[in-house]
Amino acid sequence: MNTFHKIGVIGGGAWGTALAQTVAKTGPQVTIWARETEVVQSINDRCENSLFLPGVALDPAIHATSDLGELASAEMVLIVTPAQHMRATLKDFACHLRVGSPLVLCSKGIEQGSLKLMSEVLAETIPNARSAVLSGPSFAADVARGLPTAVTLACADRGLGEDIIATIGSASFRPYYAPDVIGAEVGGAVKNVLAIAAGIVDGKALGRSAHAALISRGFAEMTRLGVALGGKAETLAGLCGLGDLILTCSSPQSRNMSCGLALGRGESLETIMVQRNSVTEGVASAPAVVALARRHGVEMPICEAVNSVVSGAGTVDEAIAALLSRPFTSENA
Ligand SMILES: NC(=O)c1ccc[n+]([C@@H]2O[C@H](COP(=O)([O-])OP(=O)(O)OC[C@H]3O[C@@H](n4cnc5c(N)ncnc54)[C@H](O)[C@@H]3O)[C@@H](O)[C@H]2O)c1
Ligand SMILES: O=P(O)(O)OC[C@H](O)CO
Repeated sequence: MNTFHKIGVIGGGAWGTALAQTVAKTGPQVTIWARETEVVQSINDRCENSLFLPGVALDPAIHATSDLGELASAEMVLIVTPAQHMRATLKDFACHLRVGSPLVLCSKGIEQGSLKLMSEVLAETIPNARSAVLSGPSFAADVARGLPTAVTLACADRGLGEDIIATIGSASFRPYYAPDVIGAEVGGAVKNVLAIAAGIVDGKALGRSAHAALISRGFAEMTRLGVALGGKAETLAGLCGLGDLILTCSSPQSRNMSCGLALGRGESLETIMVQRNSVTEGVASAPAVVALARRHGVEMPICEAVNSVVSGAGTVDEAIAALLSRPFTSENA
């Protein structure tokens, strides 16, 4: 049963479009705001997002707009803009938000400079907004095609979380409730950084053993940071942490992993970025993850290694050598 009947989606990239598609299937009226006029036209005229999600036939009932004011009557709004543009987008939308309508944060990243999680950016831009976080292993193309997917819906208010799940959930798109917003956000942001490392491992042909070690030690890093920031280890062991880490580190369909693959094969970050029109959140979040870890005295050597590569401070080979020369330590330290 749908609790919310008019849904707004802010962000016409692959993920905003896939979420609009899966929500529209369950019944509500969906309006998607996109920054690019060509995306608005493509969705309204041809039922396709030819720029960010080509080849997927969208529900004809989905309406796209360039005017945030058209979302003023939305009973719930999914925010699906890249993390580094979250603050500006929320500021632009604040005056249009219908009183009491919840916002569901669907982006995965940490803001550079402020080192804020997306829920903290929201609290600063729209104080007292009702909110939740959607995160977990979910490629936009899979969700848009209706393939089975399970994700975490984290919300401090269980009743609101259940209402959101009742609205967006379906047989193929299955949100699991969790109360721990911080854990869900840290999982989503850190897995992107670790997926770049996993791609480098494959690009350098370091073998499946190294790949498994990377996921396992990366998960330890993610959990340490999540707990230090007030999240729960059990949340990080779920879909939004370990689940998403496994997905993103295992498929070149991931923009983060494919970026690492290309780095491992010797391409420069500049060349990789010029070739894509999609967001690679791990590149943007790596400096923030590392700075947060240092602030909290948390050891994150794999994330440090990724940051040294994407910031240009060191080469891929230097980063690998630094990791492999670390002193032996206890597994649970
Ligand atoms: N694609 C996926 O499979 C997927 C799955 C889960 C979560 N996410 C998350 O969703 C968020 C959006 O990713 P996506 O895959 O939809 O993006 P995308 O790569 O498909 O598209 C890029 C998006 O960035 C926007 N953009 C570019 N410059 C901008 C600016 N200056 N201001 C505001 N927006 C700007 C574009 O309008 C577009 O919506 C990310 O945080 C990502 O981690 C993506
Ligand atoms: O393509 P990526 O690396 O941004 O990953 C997409 C999703 O976050 C996977 O859950």
